[in-house]
Amino acid sequence: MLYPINLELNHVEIVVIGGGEVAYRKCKNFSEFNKSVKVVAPSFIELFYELENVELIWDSYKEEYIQHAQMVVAATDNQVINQAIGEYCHLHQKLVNVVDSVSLSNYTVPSYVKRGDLLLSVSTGGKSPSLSKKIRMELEKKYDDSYEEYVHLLGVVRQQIIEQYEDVKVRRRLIQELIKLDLDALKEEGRKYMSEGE
Ligand SMILES: C[C@@]1(CC(=O)O)c2cc3[nH]c(cc4nc(cc5[nH]c(cc(n2)[C@H]1CCC(=O)O)[C@@](C)(CC(=O)O)[C@@H]5CCC(=O)O)C(CC(=O)O)=C4CCC(=O)O)c(CCC(=O)O)c3CC(=O)O
Ligand SMILES: NC(=O)C1=CN([C@@H]2O[C@H](COP(=O)(O)OP(=O)(O)OC[C@H]3O[C@@H](n4cnc5c(N)ncnc54)[C@H](O)[C@@H]3O)[C@@H](O)[C@H]2O)C=CC1
Repeated sequence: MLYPINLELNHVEIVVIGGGEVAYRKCKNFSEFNKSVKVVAPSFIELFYELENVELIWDSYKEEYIQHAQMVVAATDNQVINQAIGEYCHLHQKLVNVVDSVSLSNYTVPSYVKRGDLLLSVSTGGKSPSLSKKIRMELEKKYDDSYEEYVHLLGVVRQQIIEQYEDVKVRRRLIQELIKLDLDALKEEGRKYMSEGE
């Protein structure tokens, strides 16, 4: 079974092999989290030219391209190449996502909804990526754009509570109350903590 984790990828070298639809989706994900990637393929679909933070390398896969990478995505349409990439990465202890083989992947990519620092992710252990997508779309409706501000504000107020109250039980009780509020009520409640903090 796959274990859920949120990775800090600063200073991690990421290389994607392949320049088609699937490689593009994986690159766009990295881009949404401000991560830079190198992408190697003999040809790229046009969408790649719109991406920020990608370095395109027009070539077929060679080991040298992933030798120094810590995280690799094997996203060609050639099963033999994808498998070779997967095996090389296992041998050299790299994180690898092989897009046509969950068993050769030591990590997979979930569907996700990102609202500022709120991150909801869904995976099915490779059983049904389409179900992940469907659930993601349901979550997008329930957790709309307003959650970005909501979570930001919860973070700010929580920090104030931690600074102002020593007793962990009191902190917990206050924070429990905060998450019952909607955005407008939270803004109102938050002001109290802000003025007390000044
Ligand atoms: C194991 C995994 C490895 C990985 O890529 O990380 C994997 C593997 C494979 N996907 C395949 C097919 C499709 N994948 C999608 C879509 C997504 N696939 C994603 C993740 C994952 N896909 C990982 C498991 C995630 C989980 O556990 O749920 C998502 C969630 C995230 C993302 O890619 O960004 C993204 C939705 C993003 C969103 O919109 O929210 C669609 C639907 C579509 O494109 O509309 C289809 C066609 C319909 C279908 O098959 O369901 C095939 C068969 C290819 C073939 O037929 O040959 C394989 C290979 C295999 O199964 O062996
Ligand atoms: N994990 C996932 O979410 C999904 C995975 N897939 C799998 O992903 C594979 C790729 O799908 P698409 O991107 O739609 O295919 P595609 O045909 O759009 O793109 C394939 C890309 O691989 C590149 N390529 C081929 N040989 C290469 C090599 N030796 N070195 C470097 N690049 C090479 C091609 O230039 C092309 O850019 C499919 O074969 C399918 O099995 C398909 C759908 C979803």
